[in-house]
Amino acid sequence: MATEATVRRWHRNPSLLSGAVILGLLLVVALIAPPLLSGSAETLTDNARLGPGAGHLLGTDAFGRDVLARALVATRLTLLMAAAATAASFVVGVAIGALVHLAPGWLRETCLRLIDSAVAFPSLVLALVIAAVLGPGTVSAIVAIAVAGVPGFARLTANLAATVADKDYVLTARLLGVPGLRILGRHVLPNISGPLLVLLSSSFTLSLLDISSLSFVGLGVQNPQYDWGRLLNEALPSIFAQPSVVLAPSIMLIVTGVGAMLLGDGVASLVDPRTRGTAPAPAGTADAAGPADPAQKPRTLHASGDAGTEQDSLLTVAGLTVRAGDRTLVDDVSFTIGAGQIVGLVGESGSGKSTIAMAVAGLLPEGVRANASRLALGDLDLLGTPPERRLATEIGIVYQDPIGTFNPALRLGTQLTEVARVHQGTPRRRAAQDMVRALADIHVTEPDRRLRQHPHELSGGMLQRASIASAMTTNPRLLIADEPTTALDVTVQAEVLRQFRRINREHGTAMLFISHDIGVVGVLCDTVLVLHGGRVVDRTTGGDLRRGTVTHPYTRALLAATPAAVEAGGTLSAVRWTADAQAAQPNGTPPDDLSDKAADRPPAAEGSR
Ligand SMILES: Nc1ncnc2c1ncn2[C@@H]1O[C@H](COP(=O)(O)OP(=O)(O)OP(=O)(O)O)[C@@H](O)[C@H]1O
Repeated sequence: MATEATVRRWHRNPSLLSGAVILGLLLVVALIAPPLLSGSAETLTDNARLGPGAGHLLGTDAFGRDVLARALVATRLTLLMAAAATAASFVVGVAIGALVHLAPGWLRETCLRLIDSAVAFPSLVLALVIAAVLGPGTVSAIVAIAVAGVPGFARLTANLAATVADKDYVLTARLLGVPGLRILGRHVLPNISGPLLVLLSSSFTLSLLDISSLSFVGLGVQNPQYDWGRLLNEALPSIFAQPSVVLAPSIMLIVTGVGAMLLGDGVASLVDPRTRGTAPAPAGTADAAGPADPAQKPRTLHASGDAGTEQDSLLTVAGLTVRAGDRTLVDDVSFTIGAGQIVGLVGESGSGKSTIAMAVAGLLPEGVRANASRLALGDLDLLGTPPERRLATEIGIVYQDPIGTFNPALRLGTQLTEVARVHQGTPRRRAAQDMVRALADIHVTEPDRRLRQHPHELSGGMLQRASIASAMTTNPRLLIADEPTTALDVTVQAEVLRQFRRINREHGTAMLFISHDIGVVGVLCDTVLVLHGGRVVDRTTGGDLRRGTVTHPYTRALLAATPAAVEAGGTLSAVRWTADAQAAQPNGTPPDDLSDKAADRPPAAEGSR
């Protein structure tokens, strides 16, 4: 089966196949040509300057040596030099780029500007200068080309790493206290490997041409050694009289370059898990199987309808102000969340909801600073430098985009069990068994198979439930859900909301629930803070929102902006609460579809991609 799959994968990837065949043939030539053809390539004879013919397919040179044999024998040295220079550029460049990415802001900016200047300098000119300084020779040519190639790799690594650094899975790893170098090796580098491999292949081609150029101008390989560049140099005087002498090394150069580029493209699409082409899930994998009926625990923990008092609060946010330079993003925000309570933050895009959440989780981006008279989770002071282990286990986060939450290069099992394995020392097998149970609890079908899949093989709703299970691994005291249903289909939204409610009831988990959808917040949250321009403009309750008995004009405007009941009936009306829905629920109780009973029902059909 595995062989069949491999054959299919190669068939679907003609670049990889043709690149591998070309370079494979060149490798065979590099291996067998020197022992087999050295005689005719290097022995001086009287048959000087013969034209192409039966004895010598491309003729002979000025010393009677076979032109084709010399080009074939030169393959080994040429390829070795280009490969050595490219490998050195790659290793040093990626290391520099990674270090620059990890450096503090000002140093990173300075280094990036320096690297940009180096990249702007033509690599061949740089190599010529270095080779001239080092003196002619094989080693100095390799060093010159390697040094000239470093800035390209360094810049690409640093730039690509920056684009991955704000992915949710990297933020989660940071929250879990994973060291920077480990994040780099595990989350960043694997996800930038595609473009790096493409650069590696084009850099090999460029090194091949640059090394040949150095040899051509006399700064590279010296007599009696010869590579393709040196052969071109020797052929130059007779280029018009005997053009066939130039033909062999030129063709070898072109074929090798094309082969390297094709292989690079092919490998890039092979290592990208999203283009690997996995088999579709077998039919009938929809979310049909419901979990065992979870024992309903009474909601014994505090859940006040108000913002709570500081004495009985779990999370205390007092006078939180967040600034980016001179700009105030969040202005003097205060609220508390008691154990078992769900507090909603609602407001338009840009009102500061995510910034508050990230300040609580200690994940504010670089250049953004938080101040508060108190910011604490129980006895854990979130303003100082709280112990990473406690932060990692006491706060869980569910993000908006379930696809961005997971590292696309790793299987779900590896990612979902990481906290238990790495931070809690749970043996691998037990961590997997626990996660299978947690996924089943949250209505993920075939949980053991899911652990072997990559994120792109699951639907958005399934992934979001997996990310909720992941956030709950450590049984956190506070769960932050940042627009967790926005990216989901409405029917899936309702199912995900039910799971939040179930977790809150069963575990007594305090929740900070962020949404721009006031209807969703109304049906789920006990207390709701309405934000505008970084300030809390209204404090209300989910009940008031459901009944429509809010008084603040801005909150009323937000309510009025909630789309009218989009579709009749069932789950959708449970998500999109409107005045119409309220008429049907006059006492303001949450609609049935978010009730505890509903949380235990299997969700609507939804499966793998
Ligand atoms: N790193 C940053 N540097 C400077 N300003 C930022 C930064 N991140 C966010 N902001 C600004 O802070 C403000 C609040 O952003 P935030 O993402 O918290 O809003 P939001 O209410 O969560 O919006 P959305 O619903 O679109 O996510 C916005 O004006 C945004 O432009």
